[in-house]
Amino acid sequence: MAPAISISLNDSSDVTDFVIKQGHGVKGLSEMGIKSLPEQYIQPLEERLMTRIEPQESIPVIDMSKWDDAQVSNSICDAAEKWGFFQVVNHGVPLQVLDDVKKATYGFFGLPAAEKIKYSKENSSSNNVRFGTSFTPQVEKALEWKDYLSLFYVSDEEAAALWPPVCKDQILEYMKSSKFLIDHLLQVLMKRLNVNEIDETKQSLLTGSVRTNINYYPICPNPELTVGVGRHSDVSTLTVLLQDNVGGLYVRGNEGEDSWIHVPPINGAIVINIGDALQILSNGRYRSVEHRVTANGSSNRISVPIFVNPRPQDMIGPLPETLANGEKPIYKQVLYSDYVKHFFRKAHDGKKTVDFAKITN
Ligand SMILES: CC(C)(COP(=O)(O)OP(=O)(O)OC[C@H]1O[C@@H](n2cnc3c(N)ncnc32)[C@H](O)[C@@H]1OP(=O)(O)O)[C@@H](O)C(=O)NCCC(=O)NCCSC(=O)/C=C/c1ccc(O)cc1
Ligand SMILES: O=C(O)CCC(=O)C(=O)O
Ligand SMILES: [Fe+2]
Repeated sequence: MAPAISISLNDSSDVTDFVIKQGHGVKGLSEMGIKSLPEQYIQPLEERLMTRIEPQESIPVIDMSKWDDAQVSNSICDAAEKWGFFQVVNHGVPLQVLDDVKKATYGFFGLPAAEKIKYSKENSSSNNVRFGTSFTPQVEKALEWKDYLSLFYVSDEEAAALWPPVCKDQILEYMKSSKFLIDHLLQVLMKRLNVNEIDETKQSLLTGSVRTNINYYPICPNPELTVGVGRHSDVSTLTVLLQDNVGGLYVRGNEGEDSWIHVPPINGAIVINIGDALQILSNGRYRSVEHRVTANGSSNRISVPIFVNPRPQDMIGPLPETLANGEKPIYKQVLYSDYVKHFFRKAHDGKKTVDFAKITN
């Protein structure tokens, strides 16, 4: 239902107050039935999506039913090297779990603003639970048409105490059911890097911290003028991404500057993408690829990424195994939390974050 509030859309501080301070988000603006996009959401021309779909190119879809098949393992590693993105089907995560987490996402964003605002950066009782909008609104020149809830996992006890009751169980279940898939993918990817055994230290370096976001992209009055999420790469080791059937996720292709490839929704599939941490650990062999999400004029869209990461206190740099054959390191050792802070403190800017870890001569 539309909130019974009127705001002046021409007054940018009124819009900020309504969207950010009162917690209505862009969902609140959308449901007011606004007919044109407030100015602060208008993106520079070069950031709006100019889609040049490559009919020859598409992101691989990998059938995981034969888990141990060498061909399946090869497809995973090839996709991680070439595209940085692939979809998996028959992945072992029960479809009911995926349905439940999508419903729970709608459940959270359907709460009144007064409930959601309790989880904002200003009001949340913990840094690990954060409801917000756009990416980092304090520093962005143009805002993004997205609301989100971000949950950093510490323990079941903390989640029970702090996560919103309306979505907590479903998100935990989704995270737990994805664990086998995540571990298997990493084991396969590590093997190609000559890491044959993932001991406790490596396991922690690859998967030691997990953040799950739920994203809501409401119907937008002028979708062609803005973005759902701007160009970025994830700072994770890998990301397990559930999207609904609306579409709008585009990945940078291999055929020049303006080649963007759509990741078509496939019922029951999960999207996997390599993040910056794995690009750095693999000394650039696996690619963390830029992606973006368009705004949509006719459908609301949700997505649920699980970001699997090193721990904040880990140092990340090329793994010794990747350098054993004399390969020159292209990244230095950086503290992972410094890397993540650097990412969150500036607006999305494509692949620029990774420069933070590059060796410059
Ligand atoms: C650095 C962290 C995130 C926070 O450390 P902290 O010690 O609690 O420090 P702060 O709470 O002061 O956060 C540092 C800065 O990051 C900001 N921040 C802290 N989490 C957040 C947050 N989820 N949201 C947006 N600002 C944040 C936070 O506002 C703060 O900015 P500032 O107030 O300007 O200093 C730390 O928990 C950490 O290293 N975690 C490791 C795991 C982790 O979260 N990895 C990131 C995976 S997320 C990913 O790959 C992609 C995410 C993404 C998300 C949105 C997109 O559009 C696109 C991509
Ligand atoms: O919504 C999506 O499909 C992708 C979102 C995304 O790239 C992110 O949250 O990092
Ligand atoms: Fe992303």
